[in-house]
Amino acid sequence: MLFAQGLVDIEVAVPGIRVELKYSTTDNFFGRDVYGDLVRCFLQPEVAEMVKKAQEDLKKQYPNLTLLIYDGVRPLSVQQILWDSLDKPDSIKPLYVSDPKIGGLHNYGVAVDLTIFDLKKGEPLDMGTPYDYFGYPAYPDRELEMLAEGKITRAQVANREILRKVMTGAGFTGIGSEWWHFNAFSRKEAGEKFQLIK
Ligand SMILES: C[C@@H](N)C(=O)N[C@H](C)C(=O)O
Ligand SMILES: [Zn+2]
Repeated sequence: MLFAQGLVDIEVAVPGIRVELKYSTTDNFFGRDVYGDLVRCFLQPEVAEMVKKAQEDLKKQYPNLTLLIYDGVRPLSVQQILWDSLDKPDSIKPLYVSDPKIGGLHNYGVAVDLTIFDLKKGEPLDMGTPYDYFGYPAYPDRELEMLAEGKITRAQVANREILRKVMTGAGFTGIGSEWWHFNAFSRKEAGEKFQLIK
């Protein structure tokens, strides 16, 4: 169905990349598999090309590292489940989960959640918080403050910087509240170019 809408499977587009689709497991912040048949990561073709560039850049500098994708396209119906499951006041919810009434960039297949996996150690790099940790220690915008308070370490920030460097170098933009989330397009561009995935 996603193929029919023109999206591509990231593991086909980017050989060697790793995928652990968290919402297709119970290992996520609400403890349910909400993806059903969606067990592979799909993205818009232009976005997959950008991820490919980030992966190539990473491999060139660090042959023992690889990108590990946690989420790509996310149907709007699942966005609603995430929104309803997030236990935060409505005023700050959009910092962590895009409002399904508007639609977020994952719902167009142009946002990606990811980390870096160390092939030698057989585990992801330590980024200071787990994926979908919704609080200041995960904020790129508050790293200096979190460092000063001893909530995260310099080594963890250095790991995040490797991720940010390859992703921004490939044309992605990060957000202030989640070290793992990157957008390939603005909301305006996404709305003009792509259909919302229901
Ligand atoms: C829920 C989290 N993984 C995420 O992707 N958040 C952004 C802001 C979103 O829902 O668009
Ligand atoms: Zn995201």
